[in-house]
Amino acid sequence: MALSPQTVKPNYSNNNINHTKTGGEEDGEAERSLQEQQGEEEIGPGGSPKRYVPLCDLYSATSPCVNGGIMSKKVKARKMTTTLKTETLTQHTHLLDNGHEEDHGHASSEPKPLPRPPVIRVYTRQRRPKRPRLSPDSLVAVKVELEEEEVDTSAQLKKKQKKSNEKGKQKALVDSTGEKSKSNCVNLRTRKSGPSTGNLPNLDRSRMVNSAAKRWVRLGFDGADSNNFIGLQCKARINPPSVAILNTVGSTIPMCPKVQLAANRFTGLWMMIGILAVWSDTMRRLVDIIVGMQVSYEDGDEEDINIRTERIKFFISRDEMHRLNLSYKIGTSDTDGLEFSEMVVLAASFDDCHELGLGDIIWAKIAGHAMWPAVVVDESCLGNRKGLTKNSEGKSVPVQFFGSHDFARVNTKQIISFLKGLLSSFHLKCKKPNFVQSLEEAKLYLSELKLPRRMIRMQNGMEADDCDSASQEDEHNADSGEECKMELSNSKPFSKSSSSKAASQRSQDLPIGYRPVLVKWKDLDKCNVCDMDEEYENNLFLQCDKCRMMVHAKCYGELEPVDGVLWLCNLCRPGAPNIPPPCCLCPLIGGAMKPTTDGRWAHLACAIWIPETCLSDIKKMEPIDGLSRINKDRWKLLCSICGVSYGACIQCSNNTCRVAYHPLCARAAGFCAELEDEDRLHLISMDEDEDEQCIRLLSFCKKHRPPSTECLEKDDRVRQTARQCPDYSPPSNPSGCARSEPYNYFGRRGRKEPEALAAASLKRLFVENRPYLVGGCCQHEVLGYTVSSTTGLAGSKFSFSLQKLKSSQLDAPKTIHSMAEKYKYMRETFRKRLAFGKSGIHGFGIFAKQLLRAGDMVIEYTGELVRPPIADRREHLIYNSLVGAGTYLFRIDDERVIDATRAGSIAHLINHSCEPNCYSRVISVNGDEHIIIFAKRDIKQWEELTYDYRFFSIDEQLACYCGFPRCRGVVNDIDAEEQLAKLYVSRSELRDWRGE
Ligand SMILES: C[S@@+](CC[C@H](N)C(=O)[O-])C[C@H]1O[C@@H](n2cnc3c(N)ncnc32)[C@H](O)[C@@H]1O
Repeated sequence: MALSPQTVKPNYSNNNINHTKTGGEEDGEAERSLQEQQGEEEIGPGGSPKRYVPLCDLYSATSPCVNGGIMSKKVKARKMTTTLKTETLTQHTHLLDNGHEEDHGHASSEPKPLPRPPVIRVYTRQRRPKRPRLSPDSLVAVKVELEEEEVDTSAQLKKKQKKSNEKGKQKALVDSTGEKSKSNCVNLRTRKSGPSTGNLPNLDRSRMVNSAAKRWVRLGFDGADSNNFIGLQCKARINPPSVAILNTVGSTIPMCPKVQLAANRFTGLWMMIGILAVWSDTMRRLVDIIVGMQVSYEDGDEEDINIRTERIKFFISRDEMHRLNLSYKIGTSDTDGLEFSEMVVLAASFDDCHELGLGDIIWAKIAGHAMWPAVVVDESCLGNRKGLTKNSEGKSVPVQFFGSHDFARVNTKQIISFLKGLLSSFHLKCKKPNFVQSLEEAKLYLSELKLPRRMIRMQNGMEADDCDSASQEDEHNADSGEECKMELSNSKPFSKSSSSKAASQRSQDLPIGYRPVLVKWKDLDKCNVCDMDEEYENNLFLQCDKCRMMVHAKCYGELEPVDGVLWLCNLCRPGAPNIPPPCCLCPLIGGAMKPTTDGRWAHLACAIWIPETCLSDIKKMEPIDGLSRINKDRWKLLCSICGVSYGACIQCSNNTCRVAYHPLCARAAGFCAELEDEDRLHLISMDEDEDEQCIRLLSFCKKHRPPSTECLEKDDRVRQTARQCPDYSPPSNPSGCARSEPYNYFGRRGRKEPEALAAASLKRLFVENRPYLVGGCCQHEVLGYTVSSTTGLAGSKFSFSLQKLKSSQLDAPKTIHSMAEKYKYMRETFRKRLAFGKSGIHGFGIFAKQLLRAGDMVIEYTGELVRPPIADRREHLIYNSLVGAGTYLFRIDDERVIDATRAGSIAHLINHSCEPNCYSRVISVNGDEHIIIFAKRDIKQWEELTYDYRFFSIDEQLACYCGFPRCRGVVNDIDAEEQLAKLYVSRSELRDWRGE
């Protein structure tokens, strides 16, 4: 067994699944039977099976898809007649009755849709992240009244909030930190205290209600004299059973029937209680640890409560706090280290209001995004932002999101209290880095009542870009180079240099409504056109030596083979426009672009996804034609992802859904996308009518994304594989040694030519529309701008400067490099840049001695070049018996395996990770092939290098210890194995076809 690089060059002509060593005799027969049933595959020109239709063959050369079947029905639905409307409303109701509710609002004018062919989802990789365990320790909240000078500050700040555009006052807000800032933020809130809930005698309620400066803090009970609590009045929250009954180790605490009853009746309510008795545990510690209380409810009921599983709010003054010997624990993570717990406690302080008020922290939802932490802002903050003007009919609230800092107007129905959201685990529902950041910012707000400086600046009318530059010092805003699907710039065009004359001139030149949207094109190992990460012999990857964009040669229309020589994309070539032009179909900056027939530029991906556009020359994949035929309503649709009303949008393929987005925004957001009729792909023939040749692509908004198998737990997936392949039984690793088979040959090679898989791979062009997974520097970054005087269109200047290139590889020579030069440079410098050491994943690993940049050639995988039979013999007869030693075989192709066990570079020590920072690829330099490990994203100094082995074995499972959140649990390429398993069927399941 050996590993093979991520991209292989399949040999279409003579490979068959039966030739692989993983298929046993029986499987081979089964496969042959299947093939016999299906008939022989036709071989197309150039040796490709006809079923494997390259991307360019999907689009007709001259005629765009203009027939009714292609056009978005929903776009046309805007012109529906009244009769149609009535019909559709009935239909809509019918849909709702059937549980297929549609919340995007309007009646559709479509006739009842014809049944669609079943959609086959081929690929999934991510699994649902594990939920952190809830700790009930957290569920103790204490409210302390602070009788301070904050009342005054409150009044001042309210004024400031109203006049938030006045700069002087802004500054006071911005500069306030620490205690002052805390009080500031408290006073942004205009809500009332919670309602009166009881008439217990000792409660100083008037003081509670009148104090404008109460805030909830977390207190430590350690060392407090338990007797002092007796007689105190407080509120206890009856927790939802799922929360209340978990103890610290996650097991269940049985609930007494009374509590159960209360839980059922009063779950989520705060009840006034009086403390009758307190139990403390002094047995295990010298200090008094309060563990339980006997409390009386206002209706006279009494109950024993466990202080660690119930949340209690005490209304006490600072004096009382001292008297009780309670200490502050707010905002420190040293209390129990449980972020979530702290958040819950802190959020509880914001949870007793009935009306939303300025400064309230909430969860808000906008289309295409998860519930997201946000703060309620003043109307004036929204200013004249497009699409955010007040709608008199609906109840909506102006909010600013944490993390992204975008403003939005959110329907009150789409808002939920921050505490409730936490308890519903909303904080686990998204893994985007800016969501994670939003939680951090929300926590900061909850604990210290501080908003990020950028948010405050934006509230005060400064544009995002200005804020960006101004707040670069804000550490929580610093771009750590982590993976990020998408960054939206909600700035006015090019506001970075808005003060300059050139900038104002430029914005006049820009198309109306244009606002650039930055996407971190981080998947350097995927084709920017088809979004696929595999390479084929007749469709190799090309990487632009200037901007580093990666495309398949055919997807980009590059006809000439490029062998180790400099290759530049259209926009980097000499003669390209000085100013990289904006795409005329979407506001996303960067990506694979081509000229249009009317003298503009557009993304190839946009042209492919927008039904009316086509490519005049499908071999060269340019120019893009059919722009004038784009339905005019398509231009009016507002992208639900980037929010920019520029360009032409596509819409969710769900019949009644109108959610619109730019194709590349949808890709960045990870919306599912697939071919409408995958079977047609097999049948397509070049002499069909041109219209007939068009294949409609489907995409689904987040809501209608068909359920995928992504969330299958590892065991399920393994079970599924086993079910599909009856002969499969995961063996143990008898030698116990490190069997180094990252990238098994068959895993990638096996898919290289079995025709069915080739076709499936093509489907995956569109099906596997995974989000951008890898981090790293932007390929395209807005650095500076110049004005287009000729075209009338101007755009941002991508960072194609040599300066940028120079810094892209540390100490790199100061020119653009050909692959050969880069290879030479890599060989000369890898020792300086890499070190090996004890790995946290397995055995030894390789570490970066210095920062590596995304796309850098890191190291070559070298060793003895042997033939596969030799590699197999060595492995089985020698290496497997060397307990504790590793085998390091990397298969290049059918004939060649690199055995790095006894010779070679340190590359063989690079461990596997399911969230790797590198990838492997075969490159050709002056006719010789080399396995190169490339950086997939920026890699920090001393970070361990990893790549995805995608170990492929039907009969062996290798447990993975990479420990990343998206760890598959096994080193194996489960998806590939599942795919393969689909081709296997046990003999017993085969039956003669009798022609029925
Ligand atoms: C090429 S070696 C990598 C170097 C290895 N750490 C060593 O010290 O020899 C590959 C072997 O390392 C182990 N390995 C690498 N990554 C791993 C991971 N994420 N989880 C578990 N084992 C891993 C496996 O045993 C694999 O066969």
